Amino acid sequence: MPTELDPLERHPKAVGPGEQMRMHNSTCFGCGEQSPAGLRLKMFAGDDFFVTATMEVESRFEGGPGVIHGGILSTAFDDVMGMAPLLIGPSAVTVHLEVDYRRPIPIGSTLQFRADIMGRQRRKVYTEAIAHIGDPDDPVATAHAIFVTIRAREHFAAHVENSQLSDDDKRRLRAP
Ligand SMILES: CCCCCCCCCCCCCCCC(=O)SCCNC(=O)CCNC(=O)[C@H](O)C(C)(C)COP(=O)(O)OP(=O)(O)OC[C@H]1O[C@@H](n2cnc3c(N)ncnc32)[C@H](O)[C@@H]1OP(=O)(O)O
Repeated sequence: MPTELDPLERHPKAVGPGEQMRMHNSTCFGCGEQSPAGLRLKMFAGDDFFVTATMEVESRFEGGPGVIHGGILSTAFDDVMGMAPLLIGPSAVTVHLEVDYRRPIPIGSTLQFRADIMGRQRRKVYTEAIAHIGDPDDPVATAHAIFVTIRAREHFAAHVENSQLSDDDKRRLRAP
């Protein structure tokens, strides 16, 4: 992370501490309620610059026998950390993601996440996160990521047509 960082300020329209955060896209594999096979992450805004989330580790997420697939966990980290920039401003997309897997995560457990914004420099937002099963001081995995803020309409304009969103929603996203 760079040493020269911009000051962090909570966005006036950000969800209040303790409130559930709105899905950034209802068909998102991570948090969307309309994603047919998604992770259904539930996210909550914390004080200052963090987000928390929970996820039930369902048997369909199995990788090794009886434990979560590592790619599923990294997807969950990506989505939870990707929510954090919304506390300080516009949407941001992942440009870099790294995960440290510390312990196997059993199917049937409830994973809890916390993602913190570590700093911001221009459009780059640096985040870190932990996943635990009840004891935040004993994480089962940790992650770091860099997000870059975007103008969402422009960024997705060429791709909205491929979305699973309804035609009405797609028309709204294309509206000026
Ligand atoms: C209309 C309403 C829709 C609603 C809906 C909204 C949804 C809002 C999404 C939320 C989603 C969250 C949860 C899922 C998160 C994903 O899964 S996102 C999906 C995966 N990620 C992507 O597809 C991103 C693909 N990459 C890109 O499109 C382009 O690289 C970007 C991000 C637009 C940046 O390109 P660019 O605008 O040309 O900017 P660029 O100058 O290259 O980079 C900007 C800065 O980032 C740095 N940078 C770029 N890449 C890297 C890197 N890999 N490592 C380090 N630094 C980097 C550059 O060096 C530069 O830094 P500075 O010059 O300021 O020092």
